[in-house]
Amino acid sequence: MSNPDILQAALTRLDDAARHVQIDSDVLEKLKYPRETMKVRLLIRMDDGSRKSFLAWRCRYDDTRGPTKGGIRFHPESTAEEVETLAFWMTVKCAVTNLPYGGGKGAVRVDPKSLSKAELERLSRAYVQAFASIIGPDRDIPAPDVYTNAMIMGWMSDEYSTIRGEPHPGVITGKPIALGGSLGRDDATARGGFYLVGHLTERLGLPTEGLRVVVQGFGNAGQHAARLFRSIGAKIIGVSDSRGAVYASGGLDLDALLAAKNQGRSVLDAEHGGKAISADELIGLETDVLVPSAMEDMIHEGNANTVKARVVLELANGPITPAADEILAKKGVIVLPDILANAGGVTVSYFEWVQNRQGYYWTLDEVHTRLKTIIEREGDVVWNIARDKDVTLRTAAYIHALNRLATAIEAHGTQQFFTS
Ligand SMILES: NC(=O)C1=CN([C@@H]2O[C@H](COP(=O)(O)OP(=O)(O)OC[C@H]3O[C@@H](n4cnc5c(N)ncnc54)[C@H](O)[C@@H]3O)[C@@H](O)[C@H]2O)C=CC1
Ligand SMILES: O=C(O)CCC(=O)C(=O)O
Repeated sequence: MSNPDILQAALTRLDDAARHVQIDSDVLEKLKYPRETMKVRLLIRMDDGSRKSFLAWRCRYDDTRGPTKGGIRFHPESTAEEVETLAFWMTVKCAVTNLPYGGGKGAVRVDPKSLSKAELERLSRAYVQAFASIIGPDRDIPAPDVYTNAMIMGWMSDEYSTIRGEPHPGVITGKPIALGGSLGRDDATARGGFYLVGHLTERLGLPTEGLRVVVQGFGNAGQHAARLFRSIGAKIIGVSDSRGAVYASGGLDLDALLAAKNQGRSVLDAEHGGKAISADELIGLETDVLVPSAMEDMIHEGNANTVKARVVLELANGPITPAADEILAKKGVIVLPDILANAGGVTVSYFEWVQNRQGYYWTLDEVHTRLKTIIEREGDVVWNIARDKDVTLRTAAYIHALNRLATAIEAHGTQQFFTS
């Protein structure tokens, strides 16, 4: 079960940033609480004829800058607090990248690995039936997150269009290409982080050849990150999934690892060419880049001191606790923060939504070029704020987002009041 104080911990990052800029207290008050969180129980017919009930949530944290946007997670330990925190991070992330969105997030408390494909489809459709009044192409636009994927987004988009009686591809992003998905959404989360590291390589003090990379979590974000870094000659020396971790100082056999995951097996079961190590040993590996790509709070007070990476590229949301952040900063480890480092996913989701609305689809090259432009532009702004104010890149990214959020909140007018 995730930390019940996870939202309070996340909000401390906003307070840190607020100390460095002149921000009206009204702005902070507005950003402290989610605008609305809807909780339902989904009752699903199982294949054996029985019925089973699952808790589900959708949170629209803040819509000042546009419709709320964020993924849906299927995880056995999801909680309302986790969903709200993830929705808060989406709010900040969309501001950092200047996407015309607020932040949202959803979850179902379920172990999707325990469901058949038909059960998973019924659960996905039930989610949309339950939340049809809160989502919509101009209101709240879901996407994939942990243990959800393009197939699930396809079912959800189909269900929404059925309810509305006409196609609404822009209600959900991360869909299959055949249903209006965008080229390049599949690896966009990792690609955004990869572009960021590439753009900042010199400033980060990273080697241009023989880069060593460790990837924690080997799903959508982690697998694509490993593949992209390998494409520039990097060695993937450690990877992990929920079952365990593996390591080879000379580099793991990435194709074998990808093949095993593709067949639904763990990295432990692959012909990886290395040895099994513990989850904590993985975090402590001597490497140039550590890429957390799994869950929140994986690097905490208890293991942060062991981190030997030069750079941590946060593809996961919230993988480092505030206490661990301080330890890493003291050790001189540079953290590329989630709200910038993993923003490639939502950025290409935005491209998908734009393409759905205009009914005209871009080439993969166009998607990549536009993504790179945004990540490099915002990466430079964040880097310069950190340098000028002598703060971490995370605080700089929050300062950048807070400025944009404050401008938008003020532009709405001072007499506006909100109902939840
Ligand atoms: N999919 C997307 O577009 C985006 C995902 N993210 C974030 O990236 C992270 C990963 O998401 P996805 O790759 O989409 O999920 P996924 O479901 O494709 O993969 C998750 C991976 O994490 C592993 N994992 C779970 N618990 C673990 C543990 N305790 N130790 C090590 N590995 C563990 C799983 O085995 C799996 O390999 C999450 O924090 C998510 O919120 C962020 C931005 C966009
Ligand atoms: O693609 C999206 O809209 C949201 C992705 C997401 O959930 C995230 O960035 O954490």
